[in-house]
Amino acid sequence: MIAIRTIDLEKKYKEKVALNKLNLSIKEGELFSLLGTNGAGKTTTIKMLSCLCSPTSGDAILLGDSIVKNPFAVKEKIAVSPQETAVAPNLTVKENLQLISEVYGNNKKDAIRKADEIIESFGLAEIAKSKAKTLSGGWQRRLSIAMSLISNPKILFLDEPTLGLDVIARRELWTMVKELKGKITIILTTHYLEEAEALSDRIGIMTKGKLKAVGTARELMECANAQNFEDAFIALSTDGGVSI
Ligand SMILES: Nc1ncnc2c1ncn2[C@@H]1O[C@H](COP(=O)(O)OP(=O)(O)OP(=O)(O)O)[C@@H](O)[C@H]1O
Repeated sequence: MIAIRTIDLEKKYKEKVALNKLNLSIKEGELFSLLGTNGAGKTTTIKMLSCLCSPTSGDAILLGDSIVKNPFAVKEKIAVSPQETAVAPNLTVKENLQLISEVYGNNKKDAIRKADEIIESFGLAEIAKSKAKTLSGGWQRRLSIAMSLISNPKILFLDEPTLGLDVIARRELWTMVKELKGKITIILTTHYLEEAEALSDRIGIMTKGKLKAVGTARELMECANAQNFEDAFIALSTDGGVSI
């Protein structure tokens, strides 16, 4: 089944076309990465798909509901883990998870149970009693993603999840993302090419508001006739690049 289908999805800021008629389908359970140079339109795409801003024209259907006609139904199925971690610094890891669960309408007992479930599933036990402000950047990011999963979303948007993390913390976060693979649909934006290559089922390369190419990392390399993914990305994202 298709999780996300965009139909001529477009966003203009006055005369500036931030996203130019995007037509894309993402399957349920797929991990799809959006890659592109600065200003390519990745964040604009994610913001529209997660109903944080409206398209100028076009539409997107997320698991049967339109972002234009039924944004509230869409919001019930999705979660966004933003670039900046959204944790309460003075609460412990468990309290942060419990708080979000209560925000989603669970009573205290259920919220505690849900927090324990997430702690167990994502290997957060060793830091469960630590205040969020004392955690390393990597742990904070993992907590932030865990918090976005409290509502059992069917689609998760990860906007630059490893930005600013050291290489070890990045790899640890990859492990967490890999554990989610296949269970929910994930849309990830990143500037780290090796991250997209390591995690994604398919990758979309954007330039100046346009989707230039879509495929697996291997397909994109073959299409660009490149020896490695970085060369493929450069070939496909520059103006003279090959389009598929
Ligand atoms: N609120 C806004 N008002 C005007 N222009 C905007 C606004 N938001 C984004 N843009 C423009 O739209 C284009 C796409 O921006 P967007 O943030 O989606 O790109 P991006 O691929 O996420 O870039 P980055 O990798 O730098 O985060 C850019 O030219 C940007 O300047």
